[in-house]
Amino acid sequence: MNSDPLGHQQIMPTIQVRELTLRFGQKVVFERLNFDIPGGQIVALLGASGVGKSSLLKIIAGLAPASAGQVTASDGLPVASRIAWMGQKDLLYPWLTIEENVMLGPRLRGEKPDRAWATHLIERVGLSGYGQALPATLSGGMRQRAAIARTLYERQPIVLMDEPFSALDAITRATIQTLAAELLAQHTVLLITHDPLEACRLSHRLLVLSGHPARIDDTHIVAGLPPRAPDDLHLLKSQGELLQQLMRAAG
Ligand SMILES: Nc1ncnc2c1ncn2[C@@H]1O[C@H](COP(=O)(O)OP(=O)(O)OP(=O)(O)O)[C@@H](O)[C@H]1O
Repeated sequence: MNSDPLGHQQIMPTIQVRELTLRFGQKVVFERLNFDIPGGQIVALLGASGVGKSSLLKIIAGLAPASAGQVTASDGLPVASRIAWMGQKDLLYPWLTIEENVMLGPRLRGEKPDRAWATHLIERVGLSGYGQALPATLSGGMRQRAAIARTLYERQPIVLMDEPFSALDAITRATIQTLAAELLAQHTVLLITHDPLEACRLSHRLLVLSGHPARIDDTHIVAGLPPRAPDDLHLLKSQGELLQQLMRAAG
């Protein structure tokens, strides 16, 4: 059960991926993938460029069809309509204030925005006082904080993240990672990243996609719970092993 500070409660669903196959003509991108994204956990998905990570994310989000297989939620409700999305670019509208950007969802849907919820989230991501600022007046790290607030504003149980922090410098990235792990606690999260350190800091479980056709390796376990400190010894060991595996897979 997840309860936000305004008292909304949700049970976080597990996403179940079964026998998922993707083909483009003769090319089999991945074949018979089977894995779970456990309810309330962050799962990191790694793999070489072109192996099929974004395609997998799009299928889970219902934005593209699979050739075979299913994506279902443990509670039997639809997956695609309960997803909040966060990508590499913050995608803030430059002519809208930070507060208006955080409340973009209801604006696009023609619904009444919940200003108290937006104000609460803007405070939580450390942007108090910037609600009326335009994105161009903020740093890249601050804009990503606003993007996190907008993602959380939707109150969706499932969050898909496609390299959300890759454009940030190392120090800003480490700070935002910690914040994201705290704020996304108890959501069901799939995080695509190219960065083994980010994967090991943020995730409960690691999935590595590799090969042609690609298969999932879920044997990497990082001890402890996220967010792990950057100098955590378990993290450093796992990060090294993961990088070795990714380098082997890339040939
Ligand atoms: N619409 C499409 N038609 C044909 N081939 C496609 C299509 N979309 C993706 N592919 C192919 O599927 C494979 C997987 O692409 P995808 O973008 O999912 O990889 P990725 O792992 O996300 O890569 P990156 O890390 O570079 O973003 C690639 O070989 C790509 O060329």
